[in-house]
Amino acid sequence: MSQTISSLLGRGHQNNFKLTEKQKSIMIGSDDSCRKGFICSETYLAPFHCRIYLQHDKIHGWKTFIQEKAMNPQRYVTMVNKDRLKMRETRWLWDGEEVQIGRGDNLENLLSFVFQNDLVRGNKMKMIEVPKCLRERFNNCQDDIGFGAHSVIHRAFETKLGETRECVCKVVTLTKKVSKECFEKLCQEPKLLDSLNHSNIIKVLGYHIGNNPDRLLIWQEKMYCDLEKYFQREQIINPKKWYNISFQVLDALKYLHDKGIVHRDIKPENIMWTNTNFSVLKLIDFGLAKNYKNEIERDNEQVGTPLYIPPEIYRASFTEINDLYKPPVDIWAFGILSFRFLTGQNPFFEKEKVDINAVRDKVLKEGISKVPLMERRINERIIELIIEQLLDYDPKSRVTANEVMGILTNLQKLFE
Ligand SMILES: Nc1ncnc2c1ncn2[C@@H]1O[C@H](COP(=O)(O)OP(=O)(O)OP(=O)(O)O)[C@@H](O)[C@H]1O
Repeated sequence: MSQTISSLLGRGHQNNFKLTEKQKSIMIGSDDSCRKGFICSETYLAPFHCRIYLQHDKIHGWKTFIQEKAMNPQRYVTMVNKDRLKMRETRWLWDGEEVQIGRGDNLENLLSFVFQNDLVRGNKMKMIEVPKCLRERFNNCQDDIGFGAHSVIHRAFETKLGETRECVCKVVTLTKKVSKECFEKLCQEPKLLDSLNHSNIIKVLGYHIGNNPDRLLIWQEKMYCDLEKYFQREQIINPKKWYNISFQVLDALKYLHDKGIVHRDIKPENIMWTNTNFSVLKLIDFGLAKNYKNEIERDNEQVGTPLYIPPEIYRASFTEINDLYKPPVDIWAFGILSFRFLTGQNPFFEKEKVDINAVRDKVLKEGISKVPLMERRINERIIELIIEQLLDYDPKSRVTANEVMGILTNLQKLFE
């Protein structure tokens, strides 16, 4: 990466500042030494009020954090999206979030900034080639905003009826890593998505399969952030939020299952919030989805992500496996996701990425432990019972998306 820039843009005053790979951290406060860092001599800031810094990791690339530094957090406040940071608390800052700092007894006069995180490769936005027939409608930029096992997701723009809006372009290229067989299967994804219409399923805006074919381009609506990233920041999801997430995911699953489609890769990375409100989410990545009623689509391979694969698939022989890819597979995966989100723990392993054989042994030999929820409120007890049914070892008696939706609808009041 040639240049990484995160910036805080001040509201109503001149104090904008940037973090780069050279300048990875700044202190904000009223002490003289902070001025070098950037902000400001405002007297209502603590001498060392907060620190904003960049950190790199292999999964997310550059991330920006804010850390509360005031010695007296009762007197001084540091807030992210109006939520006050505790003493010494560190928070991962996301694009579009608002930072406010100042005195606790003068909340009317907080300094306010909007965080912008621009991962810029070079300074100019470079365009990548779009097939001639689609050039009027789509523009692709070179910056990539996501990576999958088979694809790169680029920033893009769609111009329709005179209006231009941001979208993304998923690019799959035939390579050593993506075999011809795999590529051909992935080409089914946009066709399948095109036939679906549900508010919690990603919409395809357009697609193009090259002539050879060796390249697949899928333009989709732009999402904000995936549930894995959200979970890593929140650590534990409370029952109310779980309810909100579950209702939407299960509604999308019910829709798919009624149509005879099984997603086969339900996991937090494949569920994304549409925007910074964290209210609406959508299922993405239908690369492994299939119509289980369609005999032509028979394949006898094990697919999915180890931690989310159910016992019947781990147990299945080569000839049985195709007939076992049915809706209960998605339900189990959603059960694992719920277990992780509500308890902060994996049912099988501490770490997310583990060897598939080790996970299989644990799933088959050890079974699921009881859901270790924190408190014993009535809604937690209900969630515990639901998770036990989502993680039923027998796919035939495992609860369906429709059944859980029924329970959740009846118990809405408990989660308000
Ligand atoms: N519509 C979108 N808007 C914003 N980011 C997206 C969008 N679609 C995908 N991404 C990002 O790109 C990542 C990879 O996308 P996707 O899962 O579709 O690719 P894939 O190659 O099928 O991945 P895998 O097979 O590893 O699950 C996602 O986890 C997400 O972070």
